[in-house]
Amino acid sequence: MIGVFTGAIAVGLLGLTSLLYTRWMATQQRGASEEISDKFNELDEFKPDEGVAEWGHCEGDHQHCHTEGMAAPDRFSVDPSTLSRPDFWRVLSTHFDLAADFDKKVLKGYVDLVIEKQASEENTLVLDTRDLTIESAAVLDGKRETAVPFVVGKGGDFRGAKLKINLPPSSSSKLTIRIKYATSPGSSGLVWLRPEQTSTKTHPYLYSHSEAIHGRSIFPCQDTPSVKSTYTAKITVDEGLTVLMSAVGKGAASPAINGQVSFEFEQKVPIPSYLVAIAIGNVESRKIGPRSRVWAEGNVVDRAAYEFAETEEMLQAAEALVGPYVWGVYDLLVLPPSFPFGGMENPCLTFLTPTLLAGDRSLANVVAHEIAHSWTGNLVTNLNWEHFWLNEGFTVFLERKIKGSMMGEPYRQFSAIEGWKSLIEEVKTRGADHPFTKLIPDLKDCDPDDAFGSVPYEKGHSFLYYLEQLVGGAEIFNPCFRAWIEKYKYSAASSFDFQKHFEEYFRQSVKPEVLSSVDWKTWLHGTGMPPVELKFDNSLAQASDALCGRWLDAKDCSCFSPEDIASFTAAQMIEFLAQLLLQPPLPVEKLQALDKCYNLTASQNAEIKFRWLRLCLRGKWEDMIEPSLAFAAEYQRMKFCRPIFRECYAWDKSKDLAVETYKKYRDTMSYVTATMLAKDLQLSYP
Ligand SMILES: CC/C=C\C/C=C\C[C@@H](O)/C=C/C=C/C=C\[C@@H](O)CCCC(=O)O
Ligand SMILES: [Zn+2]
Repeated sequence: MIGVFTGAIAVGLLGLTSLLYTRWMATQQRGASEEISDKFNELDEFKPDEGVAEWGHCEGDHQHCHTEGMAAPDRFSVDPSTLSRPDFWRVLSTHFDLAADFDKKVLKGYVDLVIEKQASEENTLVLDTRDLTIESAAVLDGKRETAVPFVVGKGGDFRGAKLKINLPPSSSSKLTIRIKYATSPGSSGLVWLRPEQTSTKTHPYLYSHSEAIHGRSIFPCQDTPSVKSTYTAKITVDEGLTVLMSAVGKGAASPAINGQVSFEFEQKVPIPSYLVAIAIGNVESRKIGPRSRVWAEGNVVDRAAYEFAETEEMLQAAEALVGPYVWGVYDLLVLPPSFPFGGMENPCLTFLTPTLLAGDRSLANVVAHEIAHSWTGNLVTNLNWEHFWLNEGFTVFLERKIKGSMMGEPYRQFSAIEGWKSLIEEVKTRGADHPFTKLIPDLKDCDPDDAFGSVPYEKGHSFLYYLEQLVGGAEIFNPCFRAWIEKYKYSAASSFDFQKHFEEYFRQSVKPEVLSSVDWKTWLHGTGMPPVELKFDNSLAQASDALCGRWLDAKDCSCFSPEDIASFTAAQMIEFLAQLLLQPPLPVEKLQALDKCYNLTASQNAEIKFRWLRLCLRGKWEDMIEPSLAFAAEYQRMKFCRPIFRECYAWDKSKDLAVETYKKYRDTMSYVTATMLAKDLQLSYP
């Protein structure tokens, strides 16, 4: 009896739910009802900064925002760089169906977002966008699309604009939302190149860069590293072009239809939006290992295959240190020279600058860095960009361990010495009390691109190196490092999670007075150089240091010859020049003698060339102004072009040419390069 009675109630409830849903749908299809649109627009008054404050943004020194006690929603929302609300509904997976239009310089199509309810009272999906044109939003039920109202916020700054989608009342905690949209030609995360800007000059080229918060200019998303999701994609392009993504490719292009072909991809490992990447061009590949191919344009790919032949060895060294590589393939893509960074750790497909093609594999440490990101950053991800050092400091630390395990500990130490110098330079350039010299900077109302620099990399590395030495060395510290990855893989973590992990890991095995001697507050929140002066084994640096000393002391330069550097590695040459850069400027006569002896202007090693040109500008050698700006204009890797443009802008003899050169090449630059250089040269852009 009870069974029948219960059944009747169930049928009744089902009927009531479907009646409510139908009535709601009816109001939606007529457009938002007054009552719904009012509630909807309430959110429109929701200013980003107020919103962030409401979510418990950490003020001041972050001490109190230990995430230990935070409920899941708070962990999502403590991110000053997103306008999304993953604490309402959270994206679990994304499917892209996009076509690339090189004439209009847009990606157009749709994304299907599978979303999951987090907060029972919220029926609004809130996403990040930037310069996207949203055509429609709909709930997808099988093939049926039911339009739902949406509104795009005002936007206007680096955070872009909120996209709020009003969801129907639903008993389901999961929905699929289809958003039809198009990017804009000025998308900050996309670089569209004309054929003449590529190496082969036969086809146009597109590449993306999403880190830190440019993913929102490529697709509507929850653009915060605290949200991880899987993705699939179908990308349609003109025949003759190849599409690559930060995912595993699902076979070759489809058969051409009307001159168009499609490529499909799947990323099964949940990733944050900043790791969604795409490249489209006339590229070829060469197999360089059992799980690796290198991709590049046809006239570059063989050089790249030679340069990065050690990739598999690096992968195995990393696995021995931190566990299995979970991403399936590890491919490399060498981009055109406008790519703004040395590398970008896009999963399954590391992006690389062509400035690594030195011809002697001497700059392949960047590949070790990007491989290391497969664990630190891509598996264990910074909770938000204020904890970026958890991505980069940990990765530099692991990169140098990879190098040490392949070449010997002295090489790890030698690399750390170079890193310490770049930290000294960064602190000097920004100023020792600049807030961006903190390991955890406050990014409220701040574009992460502005805060980017060597501090999260090298102060972060230095902190981990200090902790390693404190507890008794690598043998003792390595298991703690690996346990950190095991504990937080596939999720996001904060600096306070790491502090807790470290202290709990060593509570039994390290003396309390040693553990309590760590000045976490100064390391994490102090400005300037680290509170501890680190000592490194400088055996590999001694030859460079000695030669530097000879040049500084020399009264005349007849005692020098090419023999001085006959046994130098590229790394020792880089160290020699870096040492000279730390000294007062050299007179032009000495610079000319240096060039005559060591043929530095003709160097094909970009790291050597970069330091040499800066030495010349520091020494006010006027003949080197044009070659310096030509180098910076051609190789737009910001590590190189920004310091050279800044040096030229600061010197009255070259200031005008620096501005003129920037304006001449600005349209060939990526958005981030053009905006950062504009700030360096006190110009406006865009
Ligand atoms: C405290 C700063 C917080 C967030 C900054 C995050 C991203 C900044 C954005 O500009 C992108 C950075 C991407 C870096 C990619 C690769 C670097 O690891 C290498 C940079 C130096 C090089 O060119 O070698
Ligand atoms: Zn990195």
